[in-house]
Amino acid sequence: MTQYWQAAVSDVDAKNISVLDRILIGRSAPMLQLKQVLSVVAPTEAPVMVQGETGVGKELVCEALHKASGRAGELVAVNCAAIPADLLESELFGHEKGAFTGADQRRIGRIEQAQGGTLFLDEIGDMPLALQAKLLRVLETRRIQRVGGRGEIEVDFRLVTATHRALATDAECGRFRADLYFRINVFPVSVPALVQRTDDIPLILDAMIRRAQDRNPDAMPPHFNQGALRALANHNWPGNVRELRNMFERAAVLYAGRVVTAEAVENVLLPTQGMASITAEPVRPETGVIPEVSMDAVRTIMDTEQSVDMRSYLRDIEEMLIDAALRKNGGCVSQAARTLRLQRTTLIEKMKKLSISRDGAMLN
Ligand SMILES: Nc1ncnc2c1ncn2[C@@H]1O[C@H](COP(=O)(O)OP(=O)(O)OP(=O)(O)O)[C@@H](O)[C@H]1O
Repeated sequence: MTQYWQAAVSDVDAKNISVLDRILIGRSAPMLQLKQVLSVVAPTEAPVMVQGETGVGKELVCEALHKASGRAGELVAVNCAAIPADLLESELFGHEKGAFTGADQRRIGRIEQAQGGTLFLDEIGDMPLALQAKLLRVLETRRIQRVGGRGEIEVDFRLVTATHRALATDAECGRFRADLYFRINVFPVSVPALVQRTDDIPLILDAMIRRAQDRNPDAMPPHFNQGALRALANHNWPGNVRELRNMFERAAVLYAGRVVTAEAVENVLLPTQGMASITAEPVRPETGVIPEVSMDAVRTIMDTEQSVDMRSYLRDIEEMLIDAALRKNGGCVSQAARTLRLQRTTLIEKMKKLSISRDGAMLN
């Protein structure tokens, strides 16, 4: 993916590349271009807007920008979508004691905390319109007023924003202030989707293995063979690097110290295969492992799907657990009920409801 102003920076001495390299793993052409662009913008004051699909690494790009900027202050991140609209103003601007019910002491806001550093406003497209007007004023005057405060405070921060929304369209339709849009969109930077840089997958996996070993030196990492790497390169990665990370976490549990093959990737590890594939492998997890594996699947679904049919998802899990328990116990319902810590009658009821027969479970 070519950044639109790439041509203007291609000859610049990219002295911050090593800082960026440590944080942003990847040597593919689109990643090298991205790092080159970041190295040039980082030391400037210019507001940067990071765009890209979910899980692509926008927050990491902001961290890299901050580290390469040489700014002495902190990197302060605020997710505008995660904070209720009525609390966002005091979160950003801070407040004086007694400014509103419950404000029993003065609170320094995130903008002030970013003094001399970088303010990262993630999901800025979700900021309420009234607050957008206040942010615009801060960017123009470089001054803020705490909620309930009288005086103005000078602020010096570098603004980085991110969004997965089409902010230009939102600005055209009045869902986002057009004047703010132009003010923050001085340097738009696009982070390429993982599918556009599958060459980077082995490097990113190596980094994940190193990180896992730093956390637990006794852990036996999984080893992805060439076939597995090819299968990973052929996947479409709707959840981008986050989806890759989730896949790696599953592999670290299910294939610790073992070789991961293309079949394992396709049938067990890739999220599109869902829970069914996780139980398809003859893994014998110790007590307590299944909930962790399920958590990974849940995270992956949240990362990759717009919505989840929770009832049918839970029904699938119940069905798989019952099926697995019946198989484990040779079709004996009483023993399967003990395995599942259920009353025998409860299990029979559930089997009827889900149309599971003990013979069916044994035959499949
Ligand atoms: N180039 C990369 N090298 C190593 N890890 C990466 C890279 N890009 C992303 N990651 C990892 O992928 C995960 C998702 O990254 P991040 O949170 O920055 O994505 P995002 O684009 O901000 O996601 P969202 O749109 O959901 O806010 C994180 O664990 C991050 O560390």
